[in-house]
Amino acid sequence: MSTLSNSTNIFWQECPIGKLDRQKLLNQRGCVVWITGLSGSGKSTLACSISRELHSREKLSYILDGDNLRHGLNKDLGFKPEDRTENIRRTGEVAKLFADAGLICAASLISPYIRDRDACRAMLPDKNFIEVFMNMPLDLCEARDPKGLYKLARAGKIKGFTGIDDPYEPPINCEIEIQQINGVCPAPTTMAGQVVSYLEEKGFLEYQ
Ligand SMILES: Nc1ncnc2c1ncn2[C@@H]1O[C@H](COP(=O)(O)OS(=O)(=O)O)[C@@H](OP(=O)(O)O)[C@H]1O
Ligand SMILES: Nc1ncnc2c1ncn2[C@@H]1O[C@H](COP(=O)(O)OP(=O)(O)O)[C@@H](O)[C@H]1O
Repeated sequence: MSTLSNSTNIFWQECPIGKLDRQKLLNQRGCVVWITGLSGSGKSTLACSISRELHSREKLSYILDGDNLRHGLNKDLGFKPEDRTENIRRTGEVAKLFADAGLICAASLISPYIRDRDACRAMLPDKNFIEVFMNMPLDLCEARDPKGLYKLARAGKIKGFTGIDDPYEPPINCEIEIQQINGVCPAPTTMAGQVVSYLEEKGFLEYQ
């Protein structure tokens, strides 16, 4: 699938109300919190916990979850490398729109390739793309196996499963890393607290 534009003779339409107006209305700054990691590492759990915490602080957020998007927008895509790349590109474009709407958009997808995540980062002003790496060991993810997919992958019934027979490229320079402490995974609220504190510190939770 090509990411080159096939549209010609198109023009950018300016609108009277812009991102700054919306941010002022919402008293927050739009951004993308991009959560990457292995299947079972806790991406969706973290996104939900962030969203709950932000809601309790009266901040507007929206979750783009890989699994859910594959039921609709991305239902035509599989898991071969070019499909994953297109999955991440489309999701990055949608996340960018949510950030432009003034929301704090949490995108939780495996997004296994550095190049694809960096392409999403490049769609936004750098500080508005906050990459969160769920740095959980494969052993833990596999032991959790909430959907039984690792078991199927180990049995050879799913081919090209991330971490088993398909690559995962960990971030080199992410903004936030979530990891086990003394071999124990922090509670979801603790993980979310780490992200929300970052957002607060960087001024995303207010707009003066
Ligand atoms: N081959 C293979 N590899 C990895 N994951 C697989 C695969 N087949 C199905 N699944 C299920 O799809 C979910 C991952 O979808 P994503 O859109 O996040 O994947 S990706 O970013 O395009 O790599 C993933 O959900 P999570 O467990 O929430 O990560 C799996 O449930
Ligand atoms: N911080 C955590 N502590 C304990 N269990 C967790 C934690 N985060 C996630 N889990 C559990 O791990 C499993 C996988 O989490 P999930 O959020 O679905 O991962 P992913 O979206 O990366 O596939 C779920 O059963 C979930 O309840």
